Amino acid sequence: MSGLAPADPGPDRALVLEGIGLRLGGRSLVEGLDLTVPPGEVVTLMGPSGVGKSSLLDFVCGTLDPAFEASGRVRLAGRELTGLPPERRAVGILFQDDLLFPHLSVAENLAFGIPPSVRGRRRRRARVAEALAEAGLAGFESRDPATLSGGQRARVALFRTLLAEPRALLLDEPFGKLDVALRDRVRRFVFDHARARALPTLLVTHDPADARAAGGPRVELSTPGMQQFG
Ligand SMILES: Nc1ncnc2c1ncn2[C@@H]1O[C@H](COP(=O)(O)OP(=O)(O)OP(=O)(O)O)[C@@H](O)[C@H]1O
Repeated sequence: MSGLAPADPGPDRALVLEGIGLRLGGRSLVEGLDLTVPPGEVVTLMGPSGVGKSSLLDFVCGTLDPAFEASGRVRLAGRELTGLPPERRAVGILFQDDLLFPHLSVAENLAFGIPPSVRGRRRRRARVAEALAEAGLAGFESRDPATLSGGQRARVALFRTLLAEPRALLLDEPFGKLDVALRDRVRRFVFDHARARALPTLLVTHDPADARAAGGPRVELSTPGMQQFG
């Protein structure tokens, strides 16, 4: 795992959404959305509640509820994702609820992110140790997640996602439950790591301060046909 020096973004590592449409029960939520998220850039997706932001992230991950009718294509690093099962997409996601396993230790939670292709107990433990160090959590390996602060939990959740070696990162209001001071530190931490790995990153948030901190373009989802870019 690298430090925080920016990784080489490479020529074609963008996340590309083309002509995305989402319909639910005959109602059009998203229509004709085209969006390119360059490597190492955090694009913010905003818009009123219920407009379809989380559903769009689900579509990119391959976890959209089958109640939706979806159209359009998703490509990542030149590879077509549409139709692939979630585990083959190399897309990592973080939610407002960090979804750490309460019955597993911090180290076990992190190890859960490591792909099965990394074999051998020693190599897997080394990955966990690197992640703990990078997350500033060395010495916390045996801790129960319930004993961690909100910021520490957020860092474990980020590194569990990064250990899976995603090629893109989706953030669904991951800072929503953190208090204001902590929120600022955690989001900087998350954005810095996303940039350092040159991950195309798509952030859903209601908080304009998140969008400012993300620094990238902002996309406003509104009623179909009225998506605006700013
Ligand atoms: N599994 C589902 N089955 C039926 N309807 C759903 C399902 N998931 C979401 N919806 C509906 O789809 C619409 C879009 O939901 P979504 O969560 O994508 O909106 P959002 O823009 O992320 O909202 P918020 O900002 O409140 O999180 C909403 O009307 C929601 O009620």
